[in-house]
Amino acid sequence: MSGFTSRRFLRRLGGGLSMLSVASAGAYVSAAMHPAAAQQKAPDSKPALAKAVYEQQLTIGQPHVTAFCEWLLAGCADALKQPGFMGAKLLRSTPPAANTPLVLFVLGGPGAGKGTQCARIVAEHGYIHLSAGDLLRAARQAGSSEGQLIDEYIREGRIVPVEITVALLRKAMAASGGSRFLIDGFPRNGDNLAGWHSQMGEVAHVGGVLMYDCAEAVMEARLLERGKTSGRADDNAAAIKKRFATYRAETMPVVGYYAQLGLVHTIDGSQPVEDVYDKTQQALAAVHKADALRRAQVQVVAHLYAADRASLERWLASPAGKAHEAAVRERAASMDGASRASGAVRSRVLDVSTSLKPYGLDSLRAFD
Ligand SMILES: Nc1ncnc2c1ncn2[C@@H]1O[C@H](COP(=O)(O)OP(=O)(O)OP(=O)(O)O)[C@@H](O)[C@H]1O
Ligand SMILES: O=c1ccn([C@@H]2O[C@H](COP(=O)(O)O)[C@@H](O)[C@H]2O)c(=O)[nH]1
Repeated sequence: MSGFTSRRFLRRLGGGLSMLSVASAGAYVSAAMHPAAAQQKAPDSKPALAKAVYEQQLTIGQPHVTAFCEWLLAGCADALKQPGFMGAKLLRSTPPAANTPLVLFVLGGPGAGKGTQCARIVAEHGYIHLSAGDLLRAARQAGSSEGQLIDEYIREGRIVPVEITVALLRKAMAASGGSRFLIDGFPRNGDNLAGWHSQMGEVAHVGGVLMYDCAEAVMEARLLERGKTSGRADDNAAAIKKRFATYRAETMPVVGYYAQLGLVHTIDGSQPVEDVYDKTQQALAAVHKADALRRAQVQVVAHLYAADRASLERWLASPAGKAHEAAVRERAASMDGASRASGAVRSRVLDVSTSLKPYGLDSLRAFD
């Protein structure tokens, strides 16, 4: 999976310079504590913690990244000469390799029509369809050691521990030999999300989420109808109620997580199957386009840390700060259009409450 995974380290250098950074695997990182800031501290005291950060984010084409980061780092080093400035870091995302499998998660309430639409996509777009629920039911049926546990969870409409589900998905993905997957009905809660990131984050690349939106009354009617023949232990009124509650409480936040990353394509699942499929085709086209762009681009995040917000704001209002901002915008805009998403640079000043860590992790998550 592309993006930043976080790692924190603190390094001291000779000559009163310290290096403090929230670093990311595979990312270009640099940070330097300004000597003046270091000298204000007693020799045995811990380095001061930054209280404010000036952040710039932009997206650029792969060919420009190394030169751009070197240039920007030099600009940050200049800024660090200001009083109150403590350090800087540059992060860059790592786009997935061309051969990293593409995964689309397919979410939506029970009975929203996920499986129905997946079958259509498979027929026309050559995806492998893996339904997490089907894999769990098959594992239960095959008398796996976890069979009884899976059975209890499904009857209760609860989410099976992620170790079981991800192991099944991973095995099925490997066995299929495919390179494009629709993973239907997963991830369903925070535990699923964390398990996917830790087990599959480097193995597969999540290119989008197809989210089927449908009213509970419509879904319930469909499930009760399906229950007449499905033989499923959870297609009955009592279990459906629990499944809806689980979906609202646990799965909706997962959708929110991916929405924040701009990956969710919401489709009205209450319409007739053909109409839903038309919208699905449009969503797929958007997913494929965005994914191709994402694979060709790198997101760069620059952070300048200061002991207080006022120092950052003073510098931003000064000719030097304005020149720095303008230079970054100009350089971003000057890179050739084919390989950059836009010349847009998002800049903001944020507070860091007690340490760099919470801020750093939040900012990294936004680019996961
Ligand atoms: N757009 C639709 N209009 C009417 N009925 C539909 C539509 N889509 C699916 N159905 C029917 O609704 C039932 C549930 O559909 P489906 O199995 O695709 O949902 P699902 O979201 O995969 O459900 P689950 O999460 O329970 O696995 C099926 O009987 C299916 O034939
Ligand atoms: O990732 C998953 C997927 C499913 N479950 C359990 O299975 C049932 C049925 O799922 P469907 O997607 O409707 O087939 C679901 O209610 C969960 O109990 C799961 O735990 N984790």
